[in-house]
Amino acid sequence: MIDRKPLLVGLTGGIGSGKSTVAKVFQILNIPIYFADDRAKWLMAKDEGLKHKIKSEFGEAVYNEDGSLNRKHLAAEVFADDQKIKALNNLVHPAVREDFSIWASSQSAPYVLKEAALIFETGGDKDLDKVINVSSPLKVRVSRILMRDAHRDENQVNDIIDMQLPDEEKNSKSDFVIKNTDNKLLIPQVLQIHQKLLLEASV
Ligand SMILES: CC(C)(COP(=O)(O)OP(=O)(O)OC[C@H]1O[C@@H](n2cnc3c(N)ncnc32)[C@H](O)[C@@H]1O)[C@@H](O)C(=O)NCCC(=O)NCCS
Ligand SMILES: Nc1ncnc2c1ncn2[C@@H]1O[C@H](COP(=O)(O)OP(=O)(O)OP(=O)(O)O)[C@@H](O)[C@H]1O
Repeated sequence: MIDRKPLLVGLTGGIGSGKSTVAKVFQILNIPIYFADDRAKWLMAKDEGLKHKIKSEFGEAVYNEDGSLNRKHLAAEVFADDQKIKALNNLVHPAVREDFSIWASSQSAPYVLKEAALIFETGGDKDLDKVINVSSPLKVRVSRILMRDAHRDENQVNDIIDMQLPDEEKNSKSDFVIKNTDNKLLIPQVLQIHQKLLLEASV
């Protein structure tokens, strides 16, 4: 049997667009998923070299006494300051990129997904064969996040939105767009893209 490399597919979308929800549907179809946000947090807590660099840049207070990341503290620092988020991105994203590449090379599915809030913003699309954007109206996204994240206020949600590429730009750069609005069913959209990706992977 020929050992093929899986097609690498990005699954992105702005905060609250519903990309984790969409990822769960692909998971039911047995598609392996790399959750970049979760993995970034894992690396920030466990990779000693990265931890050292983050402490040097942001101070010891970004870690709790048990060694875990103080996310609330770091969020308050970086989401209100363009320079600080850039500094954090420059430390974390190369580590995530390498980690994804190692993970992807051990997968044997026809295609794999990298679920990440930032793909075009970090140039991550260059490492991917296709990108799917999950698109939802801004107002809906803000209200979903305020309902989901009790620790976040509307100002922080708007700051985060300002740090991400506008939805229209993500749509035009993507190969596929999933519309996650109240009047559109998600599962048929996922199934249609799944079929196209299987076909693409078999060529
Ligand atoms: C600052 C941190 C600790 C805040 O953690 P917290 O649990 O409050 O938020 P969470 O990670 O769930 O992020 C909330 C949303 O903010 C957005 N977001 C996260 N990081 C970034 C970023 N660097 N730039 C723009 N938006 C971001 C995403 O839409 C995300 O879903 C955390 O977001 C972080 O470590 N970010 C840096 C790593 C990163 O860039 N992750 C995203 C892509 S890999
Ligand atoms: N179609 C939908 N109908 C109702 N609720 C939804 C829908 N899609 C997503 N949600 C809810 O909205 C919230 C945000 O969705 P989700 O966590 O999937 O977004 P996300 O894009 O991964 O967000 P983040 O960038 O913050 O990680 C969740 O609580 C989720 O259950």
